[in-house]
Amino acid sequence: MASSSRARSSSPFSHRKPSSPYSSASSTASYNNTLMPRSCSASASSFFGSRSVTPSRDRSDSIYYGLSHGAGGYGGSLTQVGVGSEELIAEPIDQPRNGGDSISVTIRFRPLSEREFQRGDEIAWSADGDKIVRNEYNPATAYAFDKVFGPHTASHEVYEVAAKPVVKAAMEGVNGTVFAYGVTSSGKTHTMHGDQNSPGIIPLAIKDVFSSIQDSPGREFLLRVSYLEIYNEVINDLLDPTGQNLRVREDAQGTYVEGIKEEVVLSPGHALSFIAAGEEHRHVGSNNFNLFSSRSHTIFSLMIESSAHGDEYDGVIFSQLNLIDLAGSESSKTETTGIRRKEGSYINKSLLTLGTVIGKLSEGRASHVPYRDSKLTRLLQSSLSGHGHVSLICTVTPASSNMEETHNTLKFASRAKRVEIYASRNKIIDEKSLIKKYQKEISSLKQELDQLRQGMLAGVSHEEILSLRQKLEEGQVKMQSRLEEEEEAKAALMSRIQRLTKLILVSTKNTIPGLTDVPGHQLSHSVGEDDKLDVLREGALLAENETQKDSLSSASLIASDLTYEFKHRRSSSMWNEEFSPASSTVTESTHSYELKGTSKLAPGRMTQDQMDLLVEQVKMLAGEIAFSTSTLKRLVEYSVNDPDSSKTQIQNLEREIQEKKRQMRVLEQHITESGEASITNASLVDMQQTVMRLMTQCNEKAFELEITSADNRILQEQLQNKCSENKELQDKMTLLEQRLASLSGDKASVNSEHMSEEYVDGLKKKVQSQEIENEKLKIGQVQISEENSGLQGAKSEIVRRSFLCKRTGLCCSS
Ligand SMILES: Nc1ncnc2c1ncn2[C@@H]1O[C@H](COP(=O)(O)OP(=O)(O)OP(=O)(O)O)[C@@H](O)[C@H]1O
Repeated sequence: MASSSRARSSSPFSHRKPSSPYSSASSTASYNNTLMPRSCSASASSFFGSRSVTPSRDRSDSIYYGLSHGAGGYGGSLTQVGVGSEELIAEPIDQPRNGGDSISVTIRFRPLSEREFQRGDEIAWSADGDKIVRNEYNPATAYAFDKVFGPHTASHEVYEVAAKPVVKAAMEGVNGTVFAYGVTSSGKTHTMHGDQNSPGIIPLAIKDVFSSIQDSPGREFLLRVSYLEIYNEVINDLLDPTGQNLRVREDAQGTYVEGIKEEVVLSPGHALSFIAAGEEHRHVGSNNFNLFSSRSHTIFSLMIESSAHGDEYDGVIFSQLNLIDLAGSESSKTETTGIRRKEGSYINKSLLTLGTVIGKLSEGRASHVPYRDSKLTRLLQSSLSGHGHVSLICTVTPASSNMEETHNTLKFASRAKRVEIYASRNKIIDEKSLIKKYQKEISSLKQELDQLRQGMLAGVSHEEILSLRQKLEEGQVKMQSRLEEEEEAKAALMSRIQRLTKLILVSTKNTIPGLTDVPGHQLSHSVGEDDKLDVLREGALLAENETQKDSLSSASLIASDLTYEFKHRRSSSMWNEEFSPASSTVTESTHSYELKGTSKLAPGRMTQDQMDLLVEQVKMLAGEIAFSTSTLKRLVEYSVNDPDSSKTQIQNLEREIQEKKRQMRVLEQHITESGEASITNASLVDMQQTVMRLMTQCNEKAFELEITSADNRILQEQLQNKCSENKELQDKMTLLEQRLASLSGDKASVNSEHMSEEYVDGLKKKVQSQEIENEKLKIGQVQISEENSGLQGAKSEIVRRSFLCKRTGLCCSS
C-alpha cells in the first residue's frame, strides 16, 4: 500500500475501517506467540463476547480501593488503589502534590478484533467497575484512573467524560488538549475521529463548540482551525499542501508552528470539511495490525476568540483547543519493512520522548524536561507544562497477545495522572485579537458608510445635485465621477462589512436586544455554510440520526451583518408601521403619530429615509393644523348664530389642534436631534462645500469674463478709431509728399530760371515748414504703429483669457 498522502474519499472518515471490530482485520494473520493466562478458566466472558476467556480470581481477597471523586473532573481526588496482596503491581495514583489539578486520564477498551478472535486471543486486561483496569491473569495487578470505559462504550459517552469539560473550559478561555494514546490498532483514530455511525471526539467537540456559541447570546465569537501532522519528525500543514516541513517557534504565549494556515470556520460542517480536506493529505499506511494505520501524529487546533457584545464588552478572551490523534507505538511484533519501519522508528522515538517528558513532569522535581527532543513534545510543551486542561485517553486492546503493550500504556497513563497542571483562564487579549480587529474595522466601516449614506442624501437632494450639475457644465463630469467614486466606496464598504461580519459568529437565540422576535425565515446561515453542510451530508459524518443533524443545523450561526441588516429592516418596518403617512387620516393620526417607539429611535442611527418620513409627517401635521384652524375659524364665525350647537365641535377641534401641535413638537425635536447627529457628516459638508466652491468660482469667472469682454469691445472700438485716424494721416502724408515733390520741382525750375531771391527764400521757408510737418507726421505714424501693436497685445490677451475661461469650464453662457 502506498505510504503517503494517498487519495481517499471525500468523507474524512470514510477511509477508516468499518466500525465492526470484526470486519477489518485479515483472517490470515500469522500470530503464533499468543500469551495464555497463568490461571485461565474456560468460562466465557459475556463482557467481551462468548469466545473470550476470563481467568478466574478472587478480587475481594486481593484488592481494596477507595475512589472518592466524580468521573472525569479536573483536580479530582482520585485516591490510590489500596492493595492487600503482595502480588499486586498496581501503581498508586496520588493526589496532586501541590494543590494543582491533574491530567484527566481515561482508559478506553476496544472489543477484541476479528483477527484477535480468530487467533484465539484471550482477555488479558479488563475494566473492573468504571475506574479500575485489572489484569485477568494477575488480578492483583490493577490501575485506577478517572474513568475506564469498557469495549462497548460509545464514543459520545467517552466524549462526555473525557473531552466535554475541556471543550467547555476552552470556550471560557482556558486552553485545552485532548489526546488519544495507545499502541497501533488500539482505537485512537476510532476514538478521535470516529465514523459515520459513531462520530468521535473531534466532530463531537466541534458540534459542542458551536452549540455553546448558540447558547451564549451575549457574546461574539471568531473561530479558526488549523490541522497539521508530524510525519517522520517533519511538520506538514494538512490544510495547505505547500506548507511542508514547518518550523516550531516560541513566543510569550508558548510554542507555535510558523506559517501554519488558519481557516476561519462558520459552522460545524465548515470545520469538518477542513478536516476532510486535511485527511486527504495525512500519511496513512497499512501494517500487519491495522489496514489504515496512522503513520503520523495529527493535531487539530481550534482557536477560539470571544468577546461580550456592546456595553458588556470586557476584552477579548482567547483559547486554543488541541485535539490530537497520535500514531500508535509499534512493537517488534509489528512486522514492518522499509518505509514502514522507518516511520515506526520515528513514531516510537517521539512517543518515547513523550513518555520521558511525562515521566519527568510526574516526578514533580525541577529537573530538565526534554521537550525539545521531539516535535511532538515541543508542540505539546505549553499543554503539558500545565497551562491548560489536558485529557489523555488511552486506548487499549484487551487481547492477551498485546498484554505487555497494554501494560506499558497503563503505566504511561498512570504516570501521566501524576502530572500537575495549573490551568487558568488566558490573559485577556485585546488589541492583538483578530475578533477585536474585525469588530473595530466593522464599526468604523459602518460609521463611514452611514456618513456616506447621509452625506449623499441629507441636505442635497438628487434633483438639486442634478440641477447643480447642469449649472456646472463641465464641472458636472467632476461631480459625476465623484458621485460614482462615492457609490463605489459605499459598495466596497458594504461588501467589506459583510465579509468581516460574516466571520463573526453570534447566537441566533432571542436574547440579544435587537434580535428579539426574529422570524425564523429572516435568519440565514453564514456564508458557505450550506455548501459545507452539503459536504458534511455527503460524508454523512454526522448523520448519526436526524435529531443530531438537526441540532447541528440549529447550531449553525448567523453572521452579525445579517443581524445588522435585519435590525435595519426591522426598524424601518417599525418605522413604516408607526409613521406611515398612508395610515394617517386626520382622526387616526393621533395614534399613528404617537411616538410609541421614540425611545427606540436613537437619533444618530436614523437613516435618511426615516428622516424624510419624519419631515413628511411634520409637514402633514402642519397642513392638518392649518386646515383645522381654518375650520375652527369658520365654526367660530357660524357659532355667532347658533352658539350651543357648535360649542362641542369647537372644543373638540381645539383639543385636536393642541394635540397635533404637541405631536409636531415631538417630531421636530426628533428631527433636530437627528439633524444634529448628522450635521457632523463630513461627506455631506464636503460635497456641499465643493458644489458651493465650484458655483462661486463659476460666477467669479463669468463676471471676470464679462468685464474682459466689455474691455475688449472698448479696445476694439479704440483700435478702429486709431486705424481710421492713421488712415487719414497716411492720406495726408501722401498729399504732402506729392506737394513736396512738386515744390522741389518748382525750386529746381526757379534755380534754373534764376528766379528772384525773395521768391526763392519764400519757397525755401515753405519747404522747411513742410519738412517739419513731415517729421511730425512721421512721429505720429510711429506712435500709431506703437498703439497698434499695444492693441494687438491686448487683443491676444483677451483671446487667451477667453480660451482659459473655456478651458476651466467655468465660464457662464456669455
Ligand atoms: N471502541 C471500539 N469499538 C469498535 N471498534 C473499534 C474500537 N476501537 C477501535 N476499533 C476498530 O479497531 C480498528 C483499529 O482502530 P484504529 O484505527 O482507530 O486504531 P489506531 O489506534 O488509530 O491505530 P494506528 O495507531 O495504527 O493508527 C478499526 O477497525 C476500528 O474500527
